[in-house]
Amino acid sequence: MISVEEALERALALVSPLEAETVALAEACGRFMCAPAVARRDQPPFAASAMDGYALAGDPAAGDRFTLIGEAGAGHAFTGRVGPGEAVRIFTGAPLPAGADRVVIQENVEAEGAAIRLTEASDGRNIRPAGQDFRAGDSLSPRRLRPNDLALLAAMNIAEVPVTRRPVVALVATGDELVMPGETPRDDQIIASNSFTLKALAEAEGAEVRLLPIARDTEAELRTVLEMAAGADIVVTIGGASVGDHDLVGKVAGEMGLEQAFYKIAMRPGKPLIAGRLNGRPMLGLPGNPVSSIVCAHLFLLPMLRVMLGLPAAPAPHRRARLAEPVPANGPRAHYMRAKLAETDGLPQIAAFPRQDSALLRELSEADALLLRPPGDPARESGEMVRYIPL
Ligand SMILES: Nc1nc2c(c(=O)[nH]1)N[C@H]1C(S)=C(S)[C@@H](COP(=O)(O)OP(=O)(O)OC[C@H]3O[C@@H](n4cnc5c(N)ncnc54)[C@H](O)[C@@H]3O)O[C@H]1N2
Ligand code: MOO
Repeated sequence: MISVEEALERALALVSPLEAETVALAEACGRFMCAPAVARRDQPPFAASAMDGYALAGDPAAGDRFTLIGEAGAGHAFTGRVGPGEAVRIFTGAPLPAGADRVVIQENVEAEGAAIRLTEASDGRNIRPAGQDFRAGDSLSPRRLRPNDLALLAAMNIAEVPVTRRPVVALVATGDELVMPGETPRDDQIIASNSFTLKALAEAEGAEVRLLPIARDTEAELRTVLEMAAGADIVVTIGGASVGDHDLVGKVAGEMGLEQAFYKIAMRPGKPLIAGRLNGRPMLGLPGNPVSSIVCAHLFLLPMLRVMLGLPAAPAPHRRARLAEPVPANGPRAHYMRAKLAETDGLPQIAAFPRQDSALLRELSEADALLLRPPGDPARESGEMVRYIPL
């Protein structure tokens, strides 16, 4: 059995960034912008008023009078020039008229017909210089676009963005015991549950997921369903990865030409994970136990999808917290314990659930972290610092 780190390295070597496509800005949130965006104009494109008031020149004192010669609004520039003793009525966002170098806010002014008189000395210039936000040619580096990035791109006058194509994931559940939610199971059957979390996880990461029909436990049927996965960017099977007589994934994929990158990892849950290349496409054979498949998705599938999207090759992000309760010594496999986070005096505290069976979906649903126990980690007391993966 290889270590989790070695397995991840081999899994990430199976994938590479996909090609780019262009999407409208309104569709770009959450997508990976794969080339720098270059501003097509300055922002603001002109020196603009930051306040409603009067544009004028100089450093006037209380009591000074100015003749009004026109008006400047947002989207309506004043085309003349402001001379000494003159002022232009101006509103927030309007271009500063030529000749003016300050905006006096209207609260500090008394209007007297076609003139104004300052009631107080000016409180600053109240001008946003041209290009104070960005200049034409400034760029935004490649990134996964967040809502806040979109306004910036729009202001740069960018209507379409190059993004990495969504990876297509073909998801194949296997097993005679499985029926879909809503169907009527026989007494010896259960409901296929793993696919729903796996689909949601992959979609949240930016993938498109094709849920293929459940493959029954025959070599012929598994082969047929795997053939239906042609065209996907990655094939993910669930179950049938272990050593039982009906665990057919390794055998059938092997006969179909799987070039195995690894099989079996020193991790818990998730030991019988399979990875490799099937007909030129990456394949991940997840263990069937629900928690095992989902933990393996966090640790392997999501990092692989991130590489396909153009993000750096990296493990699932780790954070640190203090143990709220002691944990026993760990065995020879890295253990990813389902755990609950809390905050005490502003510091994160983590407690592993007492039950860690890899079939327990309730604990998984309650968990917000995987407490990371390295192989051979000794027993740990409350208060010790540990690493965890947020869920
Ligand atoms: N003799 C050994 N037996 C087992 C070993 C071992 O090393 N030696 N490993 C155990 C470990 S660890 C795991 S994990 C499981 C994984 O087995 P498989 O990948 O072959 O999974 P299945 O046998 O098909 O299913 C296991 C379990 O999960 C249920 N299942 C499967 N698919 C789904 C699904 N889509 N939704 C919900 N539940 C699913 C299935 O009914 C079984 O209960 O092997 C151990 N055995
Ligand atoms: O490794 Mo298995 O995934 O413990 O249940």
